[in-house]
Amino acid sequence: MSDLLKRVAIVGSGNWGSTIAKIVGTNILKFNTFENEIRMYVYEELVDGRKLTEIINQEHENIKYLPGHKFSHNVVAYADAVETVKDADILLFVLPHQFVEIICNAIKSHVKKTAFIVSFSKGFYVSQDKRVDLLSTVVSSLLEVPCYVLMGANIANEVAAGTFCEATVGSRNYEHGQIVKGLLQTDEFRIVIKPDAEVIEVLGALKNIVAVAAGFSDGLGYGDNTKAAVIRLGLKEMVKFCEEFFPGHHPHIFLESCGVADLVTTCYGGRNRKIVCIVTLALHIHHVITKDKDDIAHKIQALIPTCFLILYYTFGLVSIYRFHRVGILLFASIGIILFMAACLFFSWIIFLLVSLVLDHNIMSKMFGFFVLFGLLFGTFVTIVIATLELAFNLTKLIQMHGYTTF
Ligand SMILES: NC(=O)c1ccc[n+]([C@@H]2O[C@H](COP(=O)([O-])OP(=O)(O)OC[C@H]3O[C@@H](n4cnc5c(N)ncnc54)[C@H](O)[C@@H]3O)[C@@H](O)[C@H]2O)c1
Ligand SMILES: O=P(O)(O)OC[C@H](O)CO
Repeated sequence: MSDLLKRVAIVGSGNWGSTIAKIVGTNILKFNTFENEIRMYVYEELVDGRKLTEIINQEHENIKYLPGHKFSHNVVAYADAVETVKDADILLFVLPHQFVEIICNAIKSHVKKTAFIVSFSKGFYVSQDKRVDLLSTVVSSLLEVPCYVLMGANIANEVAAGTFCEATVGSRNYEHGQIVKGLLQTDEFRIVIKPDAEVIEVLGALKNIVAVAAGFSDGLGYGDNTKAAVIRLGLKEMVKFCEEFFPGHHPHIFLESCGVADLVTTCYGGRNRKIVCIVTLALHIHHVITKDKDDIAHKIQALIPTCFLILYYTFGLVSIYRFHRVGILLFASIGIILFMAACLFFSWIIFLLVSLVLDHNIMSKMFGFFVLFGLLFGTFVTIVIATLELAFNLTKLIQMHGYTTF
């Protein structure tokens, strides 16, 4: 390893961490100022009886947290956090907020004094005595190096699929900001650097609270108008919070990807909203079952749409991770079988009706039969081809958008 080349490490390898590894892994090969190898800390777990680090290093894919996307070969998984970060100049922290402090304590004395960190985690640090702090503050005070942030409307599966989106980097250090931008920006993932780092981070945490309200609204079956009101009021509260606790920021920061855009995407496609929505639906079922004990017909009527919604959202959640391929296959197969059954049924009805109409004599019967058979066969084949195409398109769509399609 050359002493002149800078080394990048990624700490965290969930849905977002793996997406960042995919982007940075490819981007870094364009520069001659960085070591090509990127170490990625992977919390070790067994997947189908194999270690996740081994799977990633052999198959170049995180089949649990980002299935269907390959890393470039320079991304190397490490189960040891200290091994991952030692010698690194730039550390990309993509951990769920609850593990940030533990990992910082573990790597504390192994981080280079000249290194800097970028935190991608959305959430607050809450100490045991219930003190709330910014994660970046905790990271930089524990590791004694600067910590910047990257937030934005970035549902990981979409970013990994390469659909267009933007992100906001919060940094008051021009040189470091440009390095981060260089490592992360692609034609489809546009990075904007802004100095209001604290507010940028706070917005990434607060939007999750609004997403919970959006989940209640969806679970109660309210429409898009209600959700728009939730988003508007939520944004107002977020602005108020920032004005109260972090005065002096530029008001336009709320119009960046980390502000209104992240709020919208989270309230429509985010996991927090989805989980709250399922819980609200479950509460609704409980409410219907326990009220009007004798009115069975009304209960069934009230529960049918709820059950469908639960199936819909649960399928969406299940399809986030490694089950998504099975889910897609199942979904497409059910669709095809249902379409085929419906086609056969309607063909049979039409055949019966037309046979009755054509029943004049044996010749016209035979002629009619062949015409009818030809028509039915043509219709049937067309419908099957159209259905298969639909199923394949759906599969492609789900693979591209992951769970966000739901
Ligand atoms: N997923 C997204 O779309 C997305 C987008 C933007 C930001 N974020 C933020 O990024 C952060 C990471 O989220 P994610 O979606 O990558 O996570 P995830 O929910 O997909 O994965 C959880 C990760 O935590 C690891 N883990 C489990 N137990 C652990 C432990 N004891 N110690 C250390 N690690 C452990 C798992 O191995 C896995 O890598 C969060 O703060 C999230 O808000 C997520
Ligand atoms: O799935 P969520 O709710 O954690 O949201 C994901 C990202 O933060 C959206 O930008």
